[in-house]
Amino acid sequence: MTTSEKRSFSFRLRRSFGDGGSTNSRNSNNNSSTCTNHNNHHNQKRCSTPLTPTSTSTGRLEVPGASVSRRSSIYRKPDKNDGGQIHLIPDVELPLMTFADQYNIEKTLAEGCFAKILLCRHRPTNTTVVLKAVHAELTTIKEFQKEFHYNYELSHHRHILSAYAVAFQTMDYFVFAMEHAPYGDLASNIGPNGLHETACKLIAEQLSSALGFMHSKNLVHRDLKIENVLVFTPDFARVKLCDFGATTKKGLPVHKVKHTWTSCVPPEQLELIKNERFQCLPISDSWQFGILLYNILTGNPPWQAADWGKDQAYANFMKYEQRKTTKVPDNFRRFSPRLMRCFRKYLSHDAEDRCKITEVNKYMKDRWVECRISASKSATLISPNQQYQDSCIYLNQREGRLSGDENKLRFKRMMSSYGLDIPIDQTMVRRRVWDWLSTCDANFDPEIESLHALDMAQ
Ligand SMILES: Nc1ncnc2c1ncn2[C@@H]1O[C@H](COP(=O)(O)OP(=O)(O)OP(=O)(O)O)[C@@H](O)[C@H]1O
Repeated sequence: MTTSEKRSFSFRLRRSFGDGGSTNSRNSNNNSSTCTNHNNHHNQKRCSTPLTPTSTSTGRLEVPGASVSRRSSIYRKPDKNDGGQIHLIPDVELPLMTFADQYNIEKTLAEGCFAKILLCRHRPTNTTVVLKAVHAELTTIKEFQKEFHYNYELSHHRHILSAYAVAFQTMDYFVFAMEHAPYGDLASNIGPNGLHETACKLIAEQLSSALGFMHSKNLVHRDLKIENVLVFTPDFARVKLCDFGATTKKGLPVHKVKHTWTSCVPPEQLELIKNERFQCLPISDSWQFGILLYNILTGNPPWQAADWGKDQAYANFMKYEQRKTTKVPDNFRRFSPRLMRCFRKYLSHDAEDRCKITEVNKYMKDRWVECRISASKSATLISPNQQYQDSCIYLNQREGRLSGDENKLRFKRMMSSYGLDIPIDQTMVRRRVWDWLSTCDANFDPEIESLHALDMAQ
């Protein structure tokens, strides 16, 4: 996200100890997808049961995957134009209680205008949970029920955050419980230069699976961004999609998601006038997936806004994407032709030309980054063993084929063959190499280990 975007959000964002992410938006406009069916057996059962932590039959907090049979609504084959019963949002009865009745609040993980994310201990079961407490004044009960319902029903998927069958209200909040992601969100794990290709592939695979699952149920997430991807293992082998506040059934009329980063807004939505509605389609997730992919690979979004009239970075990409030029935009130059092909499909200006969310799987065996000279600290957690992972290491390894002394000797010999037998100022050489490298790539990371090795060799 851009600096200006960051600034505009900072006044309503509070993170705690690098754990959280932004809780800066609440979509308040897609209630049209909310649908209640009181005749439905499944719904009746859930409506009549207040979802408090003690209401489960086992007396334990329950996540659907473990306790609900595979015949439950989510696994039923969707009707032709529907996602099955998943779209029937029950009127869940929310018992009134205080947090202190059953929970010890250990920490506020994130806090924004609309919701607080609290790390808690549920005393009766001695379970660590995260409570999402949405300000009751800023949302409707229908909206809250919709978010909770979709999160709970989608929890079966391995890469979707699990919600417990626990929801209640306090005087000020509507609250539901979910599992805790120990490493926070992707935003707090990506260094200024992005993650290593290996990690990005892992993340892409998991997210495309989660979103593909949602799309198969005719659901569109609509708010995919790095803050809405939670990290469960430091090597990113387990990440999960969260925040279903904007999730909507495919085909319904919606407004733009409010308070999201403009870089995440697809071009066709940027063009809309205020309060104009449009049809909710999965291709908006595809767009956001493309942005997220670029974001995790580089540490930044590719442009501020997909507005070719105002944003030169987007205009350059659009010309390339629409084959009006063969010049790869500067900020994409590090990527392989295969990945560029993939980006073209996700970030197509014309929404109809955009690919399905799972397209990225066709590119998993390809090399993605070609001339990358930097890696973030978190990327080094993966500690890739492959040779020539990036140009910097490559440079270093080529250098390494001859010992430092041999190199110096060769260099001296070459200089004297030109009649330039002058002493070499090593400090100057080092400074010039650093300068040159930093002009090669704005994302140059001076901490990269291999560069230090190069430095040492001199
Ligand atoms: N289960 C969890 N474990 C750890 N951190 C979490 C969890 N859920 C949410 N968070 C943190 O809280 C942040 C906000 O959560 P969430 O997106 O659900 O709230 P929100 O108010 O809907 O925010 P927004 O709409 O801006 O995305 C996340 O970006 C993440 O950093």
